[in-house]
Amino acid sequence: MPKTLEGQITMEKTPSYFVTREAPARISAMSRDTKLIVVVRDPVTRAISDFTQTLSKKPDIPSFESLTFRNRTTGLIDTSWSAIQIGIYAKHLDNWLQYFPMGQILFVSGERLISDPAGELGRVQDFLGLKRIITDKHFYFNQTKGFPCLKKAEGSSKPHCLGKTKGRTHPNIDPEVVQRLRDFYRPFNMKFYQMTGHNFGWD
Ligand SMILES: Nc1ncnc2c1ncn2[C@@H]1O[C@H](COP(=O)(O)OS(=O)(=O)O)[C@@H](OP(=O)(O)O)[C@H]1O
Repeated sequence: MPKTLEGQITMEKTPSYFVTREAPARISAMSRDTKLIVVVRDPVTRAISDFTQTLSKKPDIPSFESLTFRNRTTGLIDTSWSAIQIGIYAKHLDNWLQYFPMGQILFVSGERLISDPAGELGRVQDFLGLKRIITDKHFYFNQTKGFPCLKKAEGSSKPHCLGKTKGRTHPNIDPEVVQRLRDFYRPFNMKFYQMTGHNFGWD
């Protein structure tokens, strides 16, 4: 991490920190005051999104439905499949709470980041102790993209949407498989709501 001067905030992001066993100890050893921000979304949609990303790189992989189960007949879910494993948020959070207090972790709702980006970014700015500079007036809904976009990119006067790899169309998944996954995640989601004190409304 680069040196940080008074009045500066240094930020670093990688999607895999939250699910990496060694990450909390390493980050805590670097700086115990680090603030942590995690974007979470409905774990079922997350798994489908994850699969969609893999499919875009490796079109020959088996179907979502067959990867989901260890045994389709008994309905036993393959929890070793990373697309499923990552969505067990309560388990990953337990690992972080061994090193960081809850007050140092902000969970951003992936759903609200789409429906109310300024509201969710307001929470982020508050959490970081920043003035609310980014507000509603910075966003507009782009009909073509189907997502909120920035009215002006940094250092430019042109609007800016996220790239093609963000906001892909998901394949249709067998509704029975989706239901089975909803049932699988429910207790973990409840535990996560309890731990964070926030109902993310995924059920
Ligand atoms: N404004 C805006 N524009 C486009 N996409 C948006 C936006 N806000 C949130 N999202 C959601 O971000 C999802 C992709 O982010 P990831 O978390 O997969 O990114 S990362 O690769 O892990 O960094 C991506 O998931 P998919 O829809 O499954 O592609 C989007 O739903």
